[in-house]
Amino acid sequence: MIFIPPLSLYIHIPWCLKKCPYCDFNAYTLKNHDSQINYIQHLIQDLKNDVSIIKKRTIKTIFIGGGTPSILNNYLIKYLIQKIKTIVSIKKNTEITIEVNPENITIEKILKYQESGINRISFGIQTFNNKLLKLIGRNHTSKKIIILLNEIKKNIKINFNIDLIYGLPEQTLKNCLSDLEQAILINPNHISWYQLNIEKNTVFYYQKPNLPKDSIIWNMYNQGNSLLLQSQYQRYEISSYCKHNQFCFHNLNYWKFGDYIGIGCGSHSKITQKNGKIIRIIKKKRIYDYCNIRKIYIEKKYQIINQDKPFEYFMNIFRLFQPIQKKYFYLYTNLKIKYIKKNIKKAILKGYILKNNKYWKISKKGKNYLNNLLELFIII
Ligand SMILES: C[S@@+](CC[C@H](N)C(=O)[O-])C[C@H]1O[C@@H](n2cnc3c(N)ncnc32)[C@H](O)[C@@H]1O
Ligand SMILES: C[S@@+](CC[C@H](N)C(=O)[O-])C[C@H]1O[C@@H](n2cnc3c(N)ncnc32)[C@H](O)[C@@H]1O
Ligand code: SF4
Repeated sequence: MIFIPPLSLYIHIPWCLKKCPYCDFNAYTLKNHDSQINYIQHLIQDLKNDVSIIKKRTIKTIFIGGGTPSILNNYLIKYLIQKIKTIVSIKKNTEITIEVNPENITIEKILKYQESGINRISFGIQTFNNKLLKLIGRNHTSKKIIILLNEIKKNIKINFNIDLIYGLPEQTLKNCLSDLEQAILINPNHISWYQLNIEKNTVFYYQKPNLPKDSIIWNMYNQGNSLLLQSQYQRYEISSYCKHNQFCFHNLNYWKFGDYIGIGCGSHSKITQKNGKIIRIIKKKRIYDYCNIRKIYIEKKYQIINQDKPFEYFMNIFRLFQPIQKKYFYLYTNLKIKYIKKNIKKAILKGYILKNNKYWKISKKGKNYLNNLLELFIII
């Protein structure tokens, strides 16, 4: 019998009030002529088309990401979730996350989200420092964010995450640590703490800002990590920290090499079929191409060949900090462990992973040399 992994649903909302100079996500500045309702109708049709791929499988988590989903009118979010529930079956108490930007979120909006079934909010904060917020093109102020987050904490019982970035232009070690101290004071149950990546196709790639020196970034990473751990946050993934095991189950499913169906422009899907084959789907990237009258949303669909599965599996699973049960490699890839016996042996010899009968565990050296470790799983 082929093991079929849990299935998540990702919904992409491609608009933002303004494109940030560091961001390479598939997001566009919302224009007056953009029709939100038209896009939502296409999202619904996209999911209907995908039913032939996911059949009657139950959705275990939902993530409404972007872009900035909080840019949508409330009634559209409600309508979208209601429609989705008529197309696919969704587990009761399913984690449903929405990403929001402090510029277009209010307590009232969050209460409406809750009524629609959303039970996790992810805030794109990036930094609490006003000077840095300006430098990275964000229009909100630190005071506004702190008041909003404290009000939410006081009035609403909901899981929430704060996204922060370190290594920002002009950021000092002190700035970075005070961002974390502020976040810890607010006490969300989840913090995503990313290092700034200078991505191609962004303003920062072409107009290099004044970034902190590598040695300072290294100190930010080490001291920031210690601060989060001392404050009872558990690090369960490279950039993810949570309290009381309140993981982001949607992302956790990705990192465990679970299945997901993506609807919306530029979204990705990974689906295990009954015959054990794993397929990837990429939807049309540009909004204009995606919202087409022929209702054809798929840009590319291909199978992950056996040779590529080990690299893809370990690239995801080694992001996690818990030991990996060996049997899951077989279950999630449908490949026997002997397929990677030599590769594992090399990784152990180099001190990148430790093993016992049941588990593999990435060592400290493995974490520091993750790319070298992953290279061992490239099978040519
Ligand atoms: C797709 S964005 C959605 C958040 C929301 N639109 C907002 O910005 O308020 C998700 C998160 O990715 C992170 N991110 C985006 N670009 C990044 C980059 N170049 N380097 C590191 N993190 C980045 C940010 O923390 C951001 O909040
Ligand atoms: C960078 S993560 C931020 C998660 C957040 N820190 C949290 O814990 O909730 C989320 C972003 O990844 C991208 N993303 C996630 N799943 C995707 C998928 N299946 N297809 C395309 N993009 C995806 C989207 O841009 C989404 O906004
Ligand atoms: S960081 Fe958020 S608001 Fe900024 S461009 Fe990216 S998705 Fe949009």
